[in-house]
Amino acid sequence: MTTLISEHASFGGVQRFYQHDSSAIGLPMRFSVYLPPGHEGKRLPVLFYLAGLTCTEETFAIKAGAQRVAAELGLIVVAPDTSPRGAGVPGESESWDFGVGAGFYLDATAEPWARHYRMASYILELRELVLREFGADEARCGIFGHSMGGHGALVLALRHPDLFRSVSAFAPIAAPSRCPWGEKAFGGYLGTDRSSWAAWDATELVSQGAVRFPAGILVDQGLADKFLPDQLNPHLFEEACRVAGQPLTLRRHEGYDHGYYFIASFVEDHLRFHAGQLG
Ligand SMILES: N[C@@H](CCC(=O)N[C@@H](CSC=O)C(=O)NCC(=O)O)C(=O)O
Repeated sequence: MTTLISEHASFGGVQRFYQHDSSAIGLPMRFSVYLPPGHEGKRLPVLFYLAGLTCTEETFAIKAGAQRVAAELGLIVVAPDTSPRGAGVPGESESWDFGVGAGFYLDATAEPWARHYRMASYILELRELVLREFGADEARCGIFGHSMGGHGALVLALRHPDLFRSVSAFAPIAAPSRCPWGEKAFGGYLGTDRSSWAAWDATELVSQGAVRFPAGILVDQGLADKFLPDQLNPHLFEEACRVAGQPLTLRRHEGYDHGYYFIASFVEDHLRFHAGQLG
């Protein structure tokens, strides 16, 4: 059952927060959904936004300021939580970059994470729920996100180009197999055999060669982002796209940091990018 927690009128539409029992996660999960004005009875395009480390289903709705443009463009925008909550895995709340708030949008295979930490399957389950319960258009789903979630969006789109027709990211952790955040997460969730990591690494997926998004991928990156030098590595994703022939627009912005002031500055561009591709 999908239970409405709260709703707030916004730019002629409504910002809602829900809880439901997830079969992929095996626990209750929360998500937010923005429904633009006039959504009733229409098959509208839908965008899934995946947030970063320490965030929740509320972060994007509160901080990004996307509702005005989503209302104008007639876009449904859905944002899930960033991990299971209440899984009871020992140590899951001990660090901010692994465990609670840090599910990395993959399906864990290593114990003790494999039972509940299945965020990739969860996003696909949530997509089905949104198509069913909010009447979104199955053929017009896009995905974007920030940092951990920017990478999650890239990976989910690259793994399922049949399900997500457009993809973009803000400051994604672009090559997680080659940075401390990713090595910690992949080592914990997938185990120490690095050969299993490539299937969850956007740069590795692009390097396999198939052009999955011929109309292009959009990435924005702030140049004053404190995580850029050690964690994000957009140049590795850029090079993989160049070699594979995958069209990419990577915009580098002087002075912008990693936070939501950066995201709010460019979120309109991302919504228009997706609306243009989804039609
Ligand atoms: N606690 C950390 C900072 C955590 C942080 O910056 N989280 C980012 C995402 S980082 C990659 O996924 C975020 O979006 N935070 C929410 C916000 O409102 O900015 C530290 O101490 O550095």
